[in-house]
Amino acid sequence: DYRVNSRTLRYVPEESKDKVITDQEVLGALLKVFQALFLNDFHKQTDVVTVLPEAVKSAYQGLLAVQHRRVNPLENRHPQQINLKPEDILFKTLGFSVARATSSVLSAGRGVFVTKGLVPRGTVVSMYPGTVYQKYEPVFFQSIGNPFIFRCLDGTLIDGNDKGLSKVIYRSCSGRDRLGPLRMSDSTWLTPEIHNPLAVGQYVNNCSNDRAANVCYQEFDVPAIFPVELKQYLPNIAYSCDKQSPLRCVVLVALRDIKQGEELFSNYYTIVS
Ligand SMILES: C[S@@+](CC[C@H](N)C(=O)[O-])C[C@H]1O[C@@H](n2cnc3c(N)ncnc32)[C@H](O)[C@@H]1O
Repeated sequence: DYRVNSRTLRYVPEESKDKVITDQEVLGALLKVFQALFLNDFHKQTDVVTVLPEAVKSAYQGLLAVQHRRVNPLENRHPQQINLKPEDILFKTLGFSVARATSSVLSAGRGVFVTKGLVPRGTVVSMYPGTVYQKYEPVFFQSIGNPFIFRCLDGTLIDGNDKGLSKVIYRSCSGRDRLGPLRMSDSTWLTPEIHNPLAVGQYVNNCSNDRAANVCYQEFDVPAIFPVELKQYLPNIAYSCDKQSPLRCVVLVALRDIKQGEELFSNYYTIVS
């Protein structure tokens, strides 16, 4: 593709075409984390809660009540507000947390580490945030010197750069797709205060001879049944508002058990032309 610098693109190698885990498992993991994030934030999201159907609202209230009773069985009438940080929610739900820090590879900039817990093999360990471009959409200016462009098997591109023009474009698309109080995507990965603790996958560094890949990319199309109140945690947005096709996301899946303190490495499979 002449419009983009192929040296900065990542390709999924042929042999990785088979999904490591099923779409159902990806969906399950995302729903688990997002639902916990939403419950943690429930009392602050009154505008969102108001527009939800009565049945959905009471389902969440039921879950909250159970949670409070588990935390403090004696205090039923005035439950204490427990507000955890997003990374603590991730630890509570999936058993690990991840964060960006200086890479263990010299002069590789930042990378992503398991900061707490253990990532079991076959777990969704992070998401690749960014604006999603269909292969025919113009991405020339956004792609100049941009090492954060991910290329899907079908040519769809995801621009995960959190600076400059890429950032402006993501923000503008995110604003466009709002439905009243309901946000259809998360833009906090562009700020230091990330709401979705998984949305750091664009910072994962490339594997090398002495650093084997311990995660791999897997595409995930958000199904129509995805709960509308949880879309606020999806760190992807389509460049053009096309109601027909599902939103493309990319998750990173652990290829083996990954311990606390380990850095994540993927296979960029950069094609050098
Ligand atoms: C998508 S970014 C990853 C995040 C990047 N390390 C940062 O701090 O912004 C890709 C860039 O990271 C660097 N990088 C990734 N893997 C590397 C490796 N194994 N050795 C050296 N540099 C690497 C290269 O500069 C590459 O263009």
